[in-house]
Amino acid sequence: MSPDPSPYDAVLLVSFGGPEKPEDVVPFLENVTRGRGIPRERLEEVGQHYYAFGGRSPINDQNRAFLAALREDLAGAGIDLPVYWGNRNWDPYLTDTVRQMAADGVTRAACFVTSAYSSYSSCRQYRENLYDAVAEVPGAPVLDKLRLYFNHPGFVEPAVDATLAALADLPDDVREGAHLAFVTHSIPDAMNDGSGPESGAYVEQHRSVMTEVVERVRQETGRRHPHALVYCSRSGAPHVPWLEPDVNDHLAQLHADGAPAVVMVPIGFVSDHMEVVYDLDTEALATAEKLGLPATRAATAGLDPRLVAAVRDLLLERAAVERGEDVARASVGGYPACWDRCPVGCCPNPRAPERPALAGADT
Ligand SMILES: CC1=C(CCC(=O)O)c2cc3nc(cc4[nH]c(cc5[nH]c(cc1n2)c(C)c5CCC(=O)O)c(CCC(=O)O)c4C)C(CCC(=O)O)=C3C
Ligand SMILES: [Fe+2]
Repeated sequence: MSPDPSPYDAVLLVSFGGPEKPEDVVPFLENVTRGRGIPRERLEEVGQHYYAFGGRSPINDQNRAFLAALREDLAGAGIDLPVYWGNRNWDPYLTDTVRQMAADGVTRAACFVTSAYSSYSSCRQYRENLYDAVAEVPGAPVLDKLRLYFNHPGFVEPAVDATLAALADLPDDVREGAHLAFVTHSIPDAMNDGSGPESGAYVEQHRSVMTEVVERVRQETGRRHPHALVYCSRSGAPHVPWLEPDVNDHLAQLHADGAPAVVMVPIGFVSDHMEVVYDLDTEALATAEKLGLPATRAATAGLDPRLVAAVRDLLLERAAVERGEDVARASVGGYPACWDRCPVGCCPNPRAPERPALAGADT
C-alpha cells in the first residue's frame, strides 16, 4: 500500500530565488534589501559577486534539480502529488505559484523551505511571505510549513559524509590535525538573540549539528577534530554587531596558531548558494591559499537522496499529525525535533513585529 499524504494534495518548495542574467542582478538586490538599510557599498560589492558568475546565481538551478529529484522520489514511493516551486525574491514568485496552485484546484499543501534553521531571515520571513501570497490569491490553498530540519538525519548525514570526503582530499601529512570550520550565514546578534522560542536558537541549532558531525566523524576516523562555528556573508551597517568570527579571520587565526589544515563545512546552506561558491570557494579558499593553509570545502547536501527523502519523511510525518495519528519524529543530536507550528513570538520581525505570518501556533 502506498503511504498516505492526506490531507495534503500538493507539495510546495519555497526558496530565496536568485538572478539568472546580468540584468537581473540590480532588481534582485533591490527585492532582497528593500527597507533594510544595507549600505550602498555592500550592495555594489555583492553585485560584483554575482557579475563574477555571469550574473547568474546557482540557486535556481539547484532548486530545479531538487524539484526533479523530489518528484522522482515521491513517484517512486507511490505518492502521487504535484510539486510546486515559489521564491521570496525572484521568479517564480510565491504569489504567482500560489495563484497557479489555486487554479489547479490544490486545497492544502505542505511547504518545504530551503532553509533549515530558526531565525527571522531563515524562518519567520518565509512565513510572512507565505501569508502574503495566500492573502493576495482568492481561493488560495491552505499552506503548512514543514518543521525545521537542521537535525533531521537526511540533512546531517550528508554533512558527515561530505566532511569525511573533504578530509580525504587533504594531503596525507596534514589530515590528522585538520581543523573543521563549520560555516553558516552571519546574522545580526540581535536577530540571533530573538531566534527560536527561547532566544539564541540559531546558534544553538548550528552547534548541535556541529557537535553531531564532529562525533560521527570521530566514529569513522578515530579522531575528534578541533572545530569551531564561524560565519560568512556579513551584511548590514558596520556599527551593527553581527555573529563572528568571519570565516576569513578564523582562517588567519588558525594559521597563526599553527593549524596544519582546515576543512570548511557549510552546514548553514542546503545547497551551493552564492554564499558558498563566492564567499567560501572564491574568497575564503583564496584567503587560505594566501596564508599557505591547506584547505578544502565540504559539499552541501544539495541533491543527496537522503535530503530528498527527508522531504518525503517530513511530509508523511506532518500528514499523519494532521490526521490525528501518533508519529515518530526523526532527529539526531542534542536538539529535539522541532515544532510543527512555530511558537507565538519566536523569531520576531525586527522592523515590523506585528506583520502577520502563516504556520504559527497563533495562525
Ligand atoms: C540567515 C540567512 C540566510 C540563510 C537562510 C536562507 O537560505 O534563507 C540567507 C540566505 C540567502 N541570502 C541570499 C542573498 C542575500 N542575502 C542578503 C542579505 C541578508 N541575508 C541575511 C540572512 C540570511 N540570508 C540577512 C540578515 C541579510 C541582511 C538584509 C536583511 O535583513 O534581509 C543580500 C543583500 C546583500 C547583502 O547584504 O549581502 C543578498 C543578495 C541568498 C541567495 C544566494 C544565491 O543567490 O545563491 C540566500 C539563499
Ligand atoms: Fe542572505
